[in-house]
Parts: sequence; C-alpha cells; structure tokens
Amino acid sequence: MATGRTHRPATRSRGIPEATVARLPLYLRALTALSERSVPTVSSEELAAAAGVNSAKLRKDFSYLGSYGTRGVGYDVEYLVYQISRELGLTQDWPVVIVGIGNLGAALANYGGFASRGFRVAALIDADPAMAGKPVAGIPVQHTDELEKIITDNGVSIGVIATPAGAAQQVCDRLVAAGVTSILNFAPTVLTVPDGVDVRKVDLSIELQILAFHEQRKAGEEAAAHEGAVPAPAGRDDSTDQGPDGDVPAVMPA
Ligand SMILES: NC(=O)c1ccc[n+]([C@@H]2O[C@H](COP(=O)([O-])OP(=O)(O)OC[C@H]3O[C@@H](n4cnc5c(N)ncnc54)[C@H](O)[C@@H]3O)[C@@H](O)[C@H]2O)c1
Repeated sequence: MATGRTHRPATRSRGIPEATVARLPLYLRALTALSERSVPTVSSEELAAAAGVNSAKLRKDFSYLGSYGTRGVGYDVEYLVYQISRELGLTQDWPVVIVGIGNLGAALANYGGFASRGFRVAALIDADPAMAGKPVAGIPVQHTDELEKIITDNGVSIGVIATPAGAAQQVCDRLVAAGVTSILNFAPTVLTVPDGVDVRKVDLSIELQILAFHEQRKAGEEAAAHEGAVPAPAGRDDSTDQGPDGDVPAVMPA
C-alpha cells in the first residue's frame, strides 16, 4: 500500500470528511453519464449502484453537501452535478503541468478527459534537451530550465510528476518552491513535501497486486469448494471499498 502524508486533516474545514471527498468524483462521473442521457432525477439506490457505492453511504455523503433529495422523486441530476463540481472546485479552470514526457507523460498529455473536467494542460516539461520544442498532444515540450517561469506565468497550482522515481523528489521540490501546492505523483517513490502541499499517488501496479491477492484467494476458495467446503463468494470492487473509512478510488494519498 502506498505510504506518506496528505498534509490534510481527516475532516476538511467545512466539515466534509476526506472519505466523502474521495467518493465525490465517483458520484460526479455517474451523474455526468446520466446528465448526458438527459435523465432528470435519480434515486439514491440507482446512483449508488452506478457509482459502485453503498446507498446509505451515498445519502450520508450528500447530507454533507446539504442535499437530501425528494422522497419518491430522488435527486435532481443537474443540480447535483453543479453542487459536486462546485464542492470539488471544478467550476473553475485548473492549469496543470506535466513533468516527464516519456511514455506515461505523453499518454497523460493526450488524454482528453482532463480538459473536459476543467484541468487544462498548461505545459509539458522534460529534462531531455532533445525533446524541447517537440509537440506532444499539440503542446510543445519545454525544458526543465523553464520550470519555475512556466509555473509562475501560468499560475499553476497542480503538478503531475511522470519522471523516473530517482528524479521525482527533486522535481517535486522545484514545483513546490515555484508555488505548486498539489501534486499528482505517478513515480513509484514516496515524496516529502512541506505542510500545506497535497500529494496524491497513483500506482497501477499496487492495484494489480491487490487484484492478484483476490485472484489467489478466489482460487483457494474454489479449491476448498470443490472439496465440499465454503462456496466461493461473488467478486468485489475494492477500489470503492476500503474499510470503515469509506470508499477510495485508485488514486491514493502519497
Ligand atoms: N503510477 C503508475 O501506475 C505508473 C504506470 C507507468 C509508469 N509509472 C512511472 O511513471 C514514470 C514514467 O514512466 P515512463 O514509462 O513514462 O518513463 P519514460 O522513461 O518513458 O519517461 C520518463 C521521462 O522523464 C524525463 N525525465 C527524467 N528526469 C527528469 C527530470 N529531472 N525532470 C523532468 N523530466 C525528467 C525523461 O527525459 C523521460 O522523457 C516512472 O517513474 C514509472 O515508474 C507509473
């Protein structure tokens, strides 16, 4: 499991627990799909199923937003999209920089889903001089020498690190010194940051390891079932069920 610090208390100042904040994007994704199909209202059960979350937990989460739905009608889809987007800070544009434009950085730069969710890729930065000026996803790569200027000029507060692990801390330090206060780290290393800086870590190999654990367990249970013991249980979605603290998506605290 990833380790490290998020530098945020378990409950934010406005009283929304971190576990609820971590589920808001799941609700938003499900609600956006409903909105695109022009569905006007949704019940807590339907929405919970679409988001992969328990419906009692969903109702509790929405109570933090002051959204209780209407008995017999459910929740207003458009209004909830607005409420959750506002809560997540998505009603404003967030310029992000991606540092390390190799296989992963280029794939991230090419991913259209950021822009449609309000995250504009303001710049692509790499240490390789041979890459400077080359366009990736239509954006010319800039050299790391320019990093501080790029952050300042674009008012960037969110940085994405997709460099090799050995370079990540140094890149992180430069981003933070230049004014970045949120970092999404793809490099397989634990970053140290000062208070007030949020780090989230994405590690797909950890997700695969968790799946491997369940595969192994299922195989063991099947073998036991063949011997007439316990029946194998149905599959589960661990990305949205992480114990008493609630559902957490594949992005983890650093
Ligand atoms: N989190 C995940 O699920 C996941 C998945 C794949 C890869 N990764 C990690 O992402 C990172 C990138 O993987 P990749 O396959 O794209 O590697 P890559 O070698 O293709 O690309 C790395 C890029 O970083 C650049 N770079 C190196 N040092 C730098 C520095 N100090 N500043 C700026 N740029 C620098 C290199 O020039 C290169 O272009 C690795 O750490 C890898 O382990 C994570």
